[in-house]
Amino acid sequence: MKLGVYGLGRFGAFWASRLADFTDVVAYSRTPKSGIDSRIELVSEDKLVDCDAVVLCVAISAMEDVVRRLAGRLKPGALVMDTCSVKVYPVSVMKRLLPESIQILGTHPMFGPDSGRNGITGLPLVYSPVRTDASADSFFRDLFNSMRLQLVEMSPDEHDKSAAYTQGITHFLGRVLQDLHLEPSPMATLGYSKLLEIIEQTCNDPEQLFLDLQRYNPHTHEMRESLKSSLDRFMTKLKEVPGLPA
Ligand SMILES: O=C(O)C(=O)C[C@]1(C(=O)O)C=C[C@@H](O)C=C1
Repeated sequence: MKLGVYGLGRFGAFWASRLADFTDVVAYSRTPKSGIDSRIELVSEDKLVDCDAVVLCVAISAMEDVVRRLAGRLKPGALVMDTCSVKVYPVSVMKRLLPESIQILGTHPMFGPDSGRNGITGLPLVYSPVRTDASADSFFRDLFNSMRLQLVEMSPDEHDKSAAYTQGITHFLGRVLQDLHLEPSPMATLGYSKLLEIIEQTCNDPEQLFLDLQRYNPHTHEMRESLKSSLDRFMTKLKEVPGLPA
């Protein structure tokens, strides 16, 4: 199966390289940069649509435009796989815009260039087959198993519900902590050092990812409200402690 990666931004370049360890990969980038893995052949968009499977590595907010560009040009039977950090929205875009003859696979690799810097063995990849035939499904399960990833199969909605309280809350708190301008300190405790690591881990990603996670996951609004209520509960509780300023 010939894989074509669409988008060679920070994540796309990393993912194309990891895939190239196991299979042939070509890639298309609107703005090609230097430093791309030499095993990956750069192709035009017209050439990319000839692939058996197209792996979309684009911002969540760019999904609709990109899927529209590809929809009428893919080979019947080809598969489109997204890698977005939310699942309900991109899957609904693919179902709405891609013809019935095109297969659809939702995925979310739960890692990236920072967390996968020292290898991706054992890291989770959320797998949501939406419209796949047995042979494509088994190709991708085998591929991800060969990459020694931990496949976590769930529906797009199950993914978004859980992700709001795992990745969504982490990125939200990372941005809040960054806003407080916390600095490294010679008296840093282990816990404090981990807080600084969270800032580094989340704020290294483009702000667009943060905004898209909060906007396109239907469950992150509830997460933010729960977080605010929890902060308020602790503020109120402390007001009741004798001797603390109101
Ligand atoms: O390792 C990185 O570079 C990441 O930021 C990966 C990270 C994250 O840790 O939140 C970011 C986006 C992906 O959806 C999955 C994981």
